[in-house]
Amino acid sequence: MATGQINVSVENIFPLIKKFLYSDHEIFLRELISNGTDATLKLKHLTSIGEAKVEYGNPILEVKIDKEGKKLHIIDQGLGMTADEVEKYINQIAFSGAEEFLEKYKDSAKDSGIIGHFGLGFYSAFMVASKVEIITKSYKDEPAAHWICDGSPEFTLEPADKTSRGTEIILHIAEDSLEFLEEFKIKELLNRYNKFMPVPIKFGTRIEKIEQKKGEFVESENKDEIFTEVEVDNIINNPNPAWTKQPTELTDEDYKSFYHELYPMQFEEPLFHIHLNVDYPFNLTGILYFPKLGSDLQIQKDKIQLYQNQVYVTDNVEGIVPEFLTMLKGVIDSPDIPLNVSRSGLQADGAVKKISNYITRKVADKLKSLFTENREDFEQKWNDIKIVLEYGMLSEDKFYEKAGAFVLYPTVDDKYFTLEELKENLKENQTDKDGKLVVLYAGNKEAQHSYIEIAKEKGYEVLLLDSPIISHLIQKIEGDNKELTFVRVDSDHIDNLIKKEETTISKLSDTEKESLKASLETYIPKAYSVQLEALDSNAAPFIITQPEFMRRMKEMSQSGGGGMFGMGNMPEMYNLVVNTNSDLASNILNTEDKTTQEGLVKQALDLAKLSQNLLKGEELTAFVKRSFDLIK
Ligand SMILES: Nc1ncnc2c1ncn2[C@@H]1O[C@H](COP(=O)(O)OP(=O)(O)OP(=O)(O)O)[C@@H](O)[C@H]1O
Repeated sequence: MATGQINVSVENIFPLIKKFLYSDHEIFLRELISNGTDATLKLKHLTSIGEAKVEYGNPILEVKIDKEGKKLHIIDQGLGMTADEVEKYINQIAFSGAEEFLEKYKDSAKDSGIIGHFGLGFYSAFMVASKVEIITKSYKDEPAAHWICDGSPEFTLEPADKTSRGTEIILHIAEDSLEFLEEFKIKELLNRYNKFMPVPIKFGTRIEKIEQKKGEFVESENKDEIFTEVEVDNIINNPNPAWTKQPTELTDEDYKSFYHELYPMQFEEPLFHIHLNVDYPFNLTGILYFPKLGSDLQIQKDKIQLYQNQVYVTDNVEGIVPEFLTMLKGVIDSPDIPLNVSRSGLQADGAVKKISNYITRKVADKLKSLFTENREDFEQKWNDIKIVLEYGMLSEDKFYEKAGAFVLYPTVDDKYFTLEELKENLKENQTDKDGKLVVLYAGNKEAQHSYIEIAKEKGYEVLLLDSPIISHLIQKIEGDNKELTFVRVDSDHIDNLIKKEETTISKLSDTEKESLKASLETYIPKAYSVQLEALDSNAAPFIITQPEFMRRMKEMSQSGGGGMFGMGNMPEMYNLVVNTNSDLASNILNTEDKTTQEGLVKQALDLAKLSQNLLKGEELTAFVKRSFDLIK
């Protein structure tokens, strides 16, 4: 029997590392299963190139709980180790790796910047075990070895009688980690980290009903006689998940069922998928799904999952996937993403930047092909995907450049235009006297109904732009399309929204106008600025409008990242447009009796407020009472 000192310079490094990585204790299982998987795949490679002259067979990995003995076994059928290799790989490499890890993260281990914690390897076993044994038999014709270490730098190494190839790791679970002897706990971990690992993982057995006389005619109607129960290995993973296959091998149904495999609690179908597959200048595979999003951006539970060679790493893909795409779902698998660097390090990393750009490009290409292949279907999905696309246009210039080809602008009547089509269609009717193309839009079909109707009567198209970030986006579009301006339908009187040459002649003289304005301002609250306009005599006498510029700045400031500083808290600003050519305006002007005059102004103001959804509470009650009195 050999005994020895593990070559570590930090005396009793075990309790230290245990403390540092406290919250991540559970990764030990992922690390040990990864080692077993690596050992199995290495053997596969060696046999395939003729280096190892043994039968590869159908190796599996097994995780076994021995509750009474307080032990957890991780058994693989991989290439195994000779005694010399245990000395080298476990005593020297594994421990020096762990020591290096500790040195590196001593000060920053708790910095949330570290993702994954890969690299701790075999050593992580000591986070949950007070003693660890390795019983291993190499594929080479050498005796098996048995290594034991109780957490101090001393170990023993002796021959063992194991005859089957592979490695068994036995963890004597420490008193403070007994939860790892619970079946549900291990199940949960296997399901989180190992669900798609490339070697089948057995955890216990399960009962399967199989047809007893397959292919034969069975007379009996009794199911028990036809089916027989057999105990089979309970394999917890799918070693060949969809993203490792070629897109040509997969049908739409395969993609959908993989979505549900990935998110078992998700019952909605994804809208469409994007298969990622690149091996130069970096290696990356994956499938992204567009879920139904609508316009409410609730915190999402099912996030994009990041894997490295089918080992789950994290569902925090910030910095790797462009921010606007973090609302998608799916998987990304890449061995080229450095995992033990901080978030800021990730963002500065050239390879990661390339990955992020690649993903943006692939998503844009897919959207373009969906749009050209089946526009009708794309239009139907628009409402569910627009928020991602609009956010992408705002946050990624590369995406913005491509977006012109597929981003849509819907009208209140469910027509969909691209920006170019919009310009073409509106040009004739909606260009104002200064040559600007005025794009009218509504933010809410119900609330702005009367304004929309007035615009439609003029033959104008009204877009329905209702995303929370729309004011930022139209600001950007206007910046890049100087001949274009977006105006919300309720931001001014229709004749002012798109100013044409002809002006209506005012019925009132300038003195009359002044006198009317003075009377109005006596009764109208200061919150409204009175604006006299000589409009068509049939147009509404009073209209409340909300100037586009101020409203947009305020909205942008409220939704963050733009607008004018401090405007988010400004009170709403409204104009009261009074049509001086209306009969009501003349009536107000000519009414001598002040009480009657006040009554007319208040009633008209309330009606105008009503169509802007501004009449509420006490004012609404008073208005209803007053109106009943009028028709008594
Ligand atoms: N189950 C196993 N079968 C065969 N060899 C193993 C097994 N587990 C560990 N080893 C050997 O021990 C070495 C050290 O393992 P350790 O997990 O510490 O580091 P690693 O796997 O090389 O890298 P990482 O730190 O990324 O896990 C491995 O490189 C491998 O050669």
